[in-house]
Amino acid sequence: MRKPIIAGNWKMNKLAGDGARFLLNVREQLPEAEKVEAVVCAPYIHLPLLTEAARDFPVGIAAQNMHFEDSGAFTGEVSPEMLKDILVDYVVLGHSERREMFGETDESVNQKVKAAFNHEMTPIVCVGESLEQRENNETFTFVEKQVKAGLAGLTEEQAKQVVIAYEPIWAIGTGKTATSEEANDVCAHIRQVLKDTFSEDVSEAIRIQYGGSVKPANIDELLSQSDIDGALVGGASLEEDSFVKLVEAGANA
Ligand SMILES: O=C(CO)COP(=O)(O)O
Repeated sequence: MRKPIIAGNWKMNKLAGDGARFLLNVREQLPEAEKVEAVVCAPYIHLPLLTEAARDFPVGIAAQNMHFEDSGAFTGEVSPEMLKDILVDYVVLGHSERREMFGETDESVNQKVKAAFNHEMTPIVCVGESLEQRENNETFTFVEKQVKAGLAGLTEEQAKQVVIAYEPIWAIGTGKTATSEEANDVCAHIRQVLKDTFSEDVSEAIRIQYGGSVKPANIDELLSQSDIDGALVGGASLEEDSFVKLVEAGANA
């Protein structure tokens, strides 16, 4: 049984103090950590306040990106060592917005995934096809390529700990959710790819989230699918009530 993981991706929203208040307000309402893993993915400058606010409460804190080197002449970048130093446990890698707007590639995602493991952080690796690719029936092959390249060179033990977020680009922020069957089909395909690439143990252990217009009204149905183990939620994770409902849905899945 894979523990559901519900992550709120705040993207470039909220001021740091508002983020910390959000956590202080929701933390007592969140279900026990045995039932669900709750994560908030926040802008870099919020992270020290958030890891402090989340201390002793069942919510993990994620960065939305990082560099793969520990230090050096990379102006404007933040390193895995810096994140670990302020107690960040997760890092979102290869979000489609970073791939589209900031030049992230499968190769850089792979370097960052390895760097995350070097610093004992859990990578949440995002994959997903564009509308054009879906219409051309390229979804499976495209997502397969992203998964294989993103996880290349990992040991089985590392691969088991990766979280994959399947986020069809056409469903992000559009209000258009993939139907739960469509989402599950791709997640099942990803699991098959993991089985072929690593082993059955890896494919059974790894958690696959769905992302793209998830909200309290549709999360139960998505989580009821065989291969969807959680959600990566943008817009609907910004409100406290809605975030708590999403995490509760994970606990009840
Ligand atoms: O990109 C997403 C999460 O990473 C999804 O965003 P929305 O939930 O706003 O569609």
